[in-house]
Amino acid sequence: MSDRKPFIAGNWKMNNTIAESEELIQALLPLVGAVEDVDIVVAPPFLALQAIVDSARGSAVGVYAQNMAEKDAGACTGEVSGPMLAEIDVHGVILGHSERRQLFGETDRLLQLKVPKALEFGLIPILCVGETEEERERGDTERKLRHQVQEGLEKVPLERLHEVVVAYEPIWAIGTGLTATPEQAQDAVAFVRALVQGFDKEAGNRVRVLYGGSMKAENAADLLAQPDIDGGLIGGASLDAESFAAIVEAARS
Ligand SMILES: O=C(CO)COP(=O)(O)O
Repeated sequence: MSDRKPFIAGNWKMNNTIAESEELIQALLPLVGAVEDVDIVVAPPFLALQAIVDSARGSAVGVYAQNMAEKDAGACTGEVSGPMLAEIDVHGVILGHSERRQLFGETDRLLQLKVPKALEFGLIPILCVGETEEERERGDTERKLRHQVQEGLEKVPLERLHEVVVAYEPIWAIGTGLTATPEQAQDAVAFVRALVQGFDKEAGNRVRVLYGGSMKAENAADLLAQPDIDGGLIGGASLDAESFAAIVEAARS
């Protein structure tokens, strides 16, 4: 049993209007009550962030954005910056999700700027990494993870490295109903931790590494029982308050 605090995050992706987001948080808050032994996070779409920050204020639920620009301000049509998120009391930000990488061309080079930028504005970054099905079949999983983790964390000040959260999300498991086996997930997550230890041993011991990809109430306990898996980044199952609360509960035991 590690002394790292479990971390369960719901990525709502491009789901929920402001009204629907409000409904979801109001359903979730009483279910998770005053849980203190798990960090619980939801990441609503940008437009609902302010409303959900206000609704969740004083509760056990932290509110994260799903993306953030690498610059503070400027001619970047359609982007949202760190100072804008910090101003409305957002607590953190998901960075480099595979959908951002695949659909919007985000690169490791860009993430190298975004991760320390989030920390600069007091936002906890969740850096997402993970291989495609082809890469796994070719035996390239570790090479891909090494590249993503080393580039993504390269410019983080060593004394702040332990604050970063890393999410291992194999792309073939996202939204497919296919989950990595607990052993596959443990192996990859342990490899990610070793990479962080390569920067700084102590930070690698402290950093939370999550698993994401079709995690749900039914498979959460087996995944979370693995020694290096400190939590989950949950898509589909986070859109249902009871399913998400059940995963939080699984992280407590
Ligand atoms: O991408 C994910 C979380 O960021 C995982 O999504 P699913 O849980 O829907 O597979």
